[in-house]
This record gives sequence, structure tokens and C-alpha cells, in this order.
Amino acid sequence: MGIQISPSILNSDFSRIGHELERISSADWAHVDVMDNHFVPNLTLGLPVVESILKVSPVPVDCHLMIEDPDRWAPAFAEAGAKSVTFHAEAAAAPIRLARELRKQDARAGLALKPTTAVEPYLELLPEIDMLLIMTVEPGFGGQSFLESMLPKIRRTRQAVKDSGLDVWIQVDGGVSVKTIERCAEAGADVFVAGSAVYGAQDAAASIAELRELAAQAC
Ligand SMILES: O=C(CO)[C@@H](O)[C@H](O)COP(=O)(O)O
Repeated sequence: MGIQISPSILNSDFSRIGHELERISSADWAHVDVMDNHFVPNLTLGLPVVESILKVSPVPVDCHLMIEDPDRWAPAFAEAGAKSVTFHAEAAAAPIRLARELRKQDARAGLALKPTTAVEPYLELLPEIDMLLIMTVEPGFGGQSFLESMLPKIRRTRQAVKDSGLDVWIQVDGGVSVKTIERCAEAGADVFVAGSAVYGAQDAAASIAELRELAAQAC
């Protein structure tokens, strides 16, 4: 599939979300961060708002669930029409069963890992998932600094995906910008979530194009 850009709408203007989504119509996905103030210390939005976003988004929706009990909630996001639903390994009680349920609902199943969670115990799940999300900041807030220490983890994940022969995407999220995206791509990431880098730019489309170009040149 190649390089994909998934702007996070976390720091967009929710009072005019339709307009904010139009600004990223040249992206591959719209990344929607669902936080419950339990799994992470922040509270954002839930299923009813995601349903509204799905009605107006010009691009497929990539939901990142930073919530407890994803086993209960994640399938509803897929059923509502999110084409990619990512839940956290640290929160899921039965990740294989959940990933299968998401795929059955016609969504891509993503498994996310916090920065301190090792990837190795989850590599055996590669055949069950479509994407591994390596968090490059502590989840909860936009605008944080990229954690350089995640680069070896991305590299090991890419090697494992290559060895498996599977087409599992590797997404990075947190502090991704024109300053960091090349290192992420070089390490093996192929799906890039960027919040402030895109929504903080005057011209979101130009920012998406620049990020795409830098990543493509680096991998
Ligand atoms: O999931 C998260 C934060 O937990 C992210 O999606 C952020 O929203 C990314 O924002 P930037 O770091 O790119 O500003």
C-alpha cells in the first residue's frame, strides 16, 4: 500500500468538524482519538460523535481507542462504519477474539502499544491483525515530543513483519512532523499519524503532501 498519512483530528476545531475534515481530504485516513479518562488521563469523544464524523468525512476513518474494556466497545465503532479500529494491547482481555470480530465487521484490526510495552509478546498475533500501532509519545495528548527511543522498536517490528510475509501495516503516532517522519519511515513505519503538524499548518494539504514526500524518500 505504501506510505499513508492519517492526520489526527484531536487538535482540530470541533465546532466546525466538517470543515476541518475537508482540510485533510488529500490524506489517506482521518485519525480519531477516543479517550475515556481511565486508560489515559484525558477525555475526548465517544461513539455518537464518531458516527457524526463518519457521515461527513471525505476519507475513511481510523479510530484509535484509548479506552478500557475495548472488548466491549470496539466492535460498535466498526459496525458504525470505521474502516480501521485500533485497540490497546494493554487494555484488551481477549485481543485475538476482538481482532476477529473487527475483521468480521469489515474493519481493519489494529493493535496499539504504549511506549513502555514491548512488542515481542505480541508478534505471534501478526496473522490476526492488519496494523500495529507503535505509540511514539505517551498516549493522551497531542503536541508532545517524539520519543526517539521508539525507533529500535519500529525497526524490530518491521523485521518481524517482513519475516512473517504478512501485509501488516506499522503505524506511528505522536510527535510525527517534518522533523521526525523520515526517521520513522527509515525505521519501517508506513502509516503516519500527525496531529499538530497538519492542523497547526496554514495549508493542511501542503503539510500532508510534504510529510508524504519526506516519508517516501526515506523508506
Ligand atoms: O493519540 C494521540 C495522543 O495520544 C495522537 O494521535 C495525537 O493526537 C497526535 O498529535 P501530535 O503528537 O501529532 O500533535
